[in-house]
Amino acid sequence: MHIGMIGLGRMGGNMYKRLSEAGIKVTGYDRDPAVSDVASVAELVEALPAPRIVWVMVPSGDITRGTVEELGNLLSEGDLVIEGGNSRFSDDFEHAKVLSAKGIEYVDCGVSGGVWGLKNGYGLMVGGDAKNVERALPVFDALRPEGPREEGFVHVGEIGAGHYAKMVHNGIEYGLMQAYAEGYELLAAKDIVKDVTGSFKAWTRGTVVRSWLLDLLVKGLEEDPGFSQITGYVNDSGEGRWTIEECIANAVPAPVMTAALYARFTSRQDDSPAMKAVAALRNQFGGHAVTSAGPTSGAGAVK
Ligand SMILES: NC(=O)c1ccc[n+]([C@@H]2O[C@H](COP(=O)([O-])OP(=O)(O)OC[C@H]3O[C@@H](n4cnc5c(N)ncnc54)[C@H](O)[C@@H]3O)[C@@H](O)[C@H]2O)c1
Ligand SMILES: O=C(O)[C@H](O)[C@@H](O)[C@H](O)[C@H](O)COP(=O)(O)O
Repeated sequence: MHIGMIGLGRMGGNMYKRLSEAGIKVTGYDRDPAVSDVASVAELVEALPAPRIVWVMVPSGDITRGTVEELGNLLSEGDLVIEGGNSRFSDDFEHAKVLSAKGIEYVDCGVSGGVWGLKNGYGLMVGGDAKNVERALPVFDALRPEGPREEGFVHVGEIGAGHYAKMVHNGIEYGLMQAYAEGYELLAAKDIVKDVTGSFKAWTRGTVVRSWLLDLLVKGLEEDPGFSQITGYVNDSGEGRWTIEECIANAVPAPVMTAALYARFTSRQDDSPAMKAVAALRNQFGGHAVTSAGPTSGAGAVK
């Protein structure tokens, strides 16, 4: 088998290696010529045997959209595009529409595993027609973790369903991470607790809360005790927001995932305008003290 890979960054680059190690020939294109086998998407398409399979692994949104459109102009009827980035599931409907106008097939694939996927394999969640999923099965088998297929791969449903499952996976990821993080802060705040890292490490075996995220938290604490080298500013790439949008659209109550998303927004504020308003209101109705924003800030509460 010989496929194309567009986007050879942290994910696509490692997937290229894992596929190659499994005996699947890969021709790669990246806008960075230093890591590319070919100079353009057109050259990539030329290099592949028909009917072609091209895996897209570039940043989601406009870049993925542009890449799919370019492929739509270059590929032929019967070729297959697999889109593996963290795209919003609704983008898949547009990608499929653009390609199907030319008779090009489309499968969406949610991919989990990050930079560890090269070694551990990737969790794969796929949406699309069964015939296309079947056709790409050797690729999915090479990328997924070793072991039973159903423990690292799922054909979730129609086009968009793969990315929908990945979106929900990431919403859960937000909630799990937030729970570990709040437990960390509480342990670190208590004077009688002398070994915070050791407590987390002890939980990695036997306990109800053991998990890979917990293992990674211990790794992070051992590398940087007390997280002294980083700030608590946390970005988000969209999956958490889309999860909450879908919860609202389907009237699914999701207080944990929502709070975890909002905690990230809070992490980006030096001072909260909302909490300033709360402090000001307490002061207005009850004469309660507020803390000055001026040079004396922090020391004394002013009326
Ligand atoms: N990093 C993760 O843990 C992770 C996990 C699952 C899915 N994803 C998704 O996989 C995709 C790739 O993520 P990544 O972490 O590898 O990002 P990355 O930034 O490491 O790599 C992206 C690569 O795409 C290339 N690129 C950008 N625009 C291009 C274009 N127009 N044509 C060709 N190449 C182009 C860049 O040069 C870069 O090498 C994203 O959609 C991301 O959301 C990431
Ligand atoms: O399952 C995974 O491998 C991760 O979820 C992966 O997809 C990535 O690290 C997230 O995109 C980060 O998402 P945020 O930037 O929203 O935290």
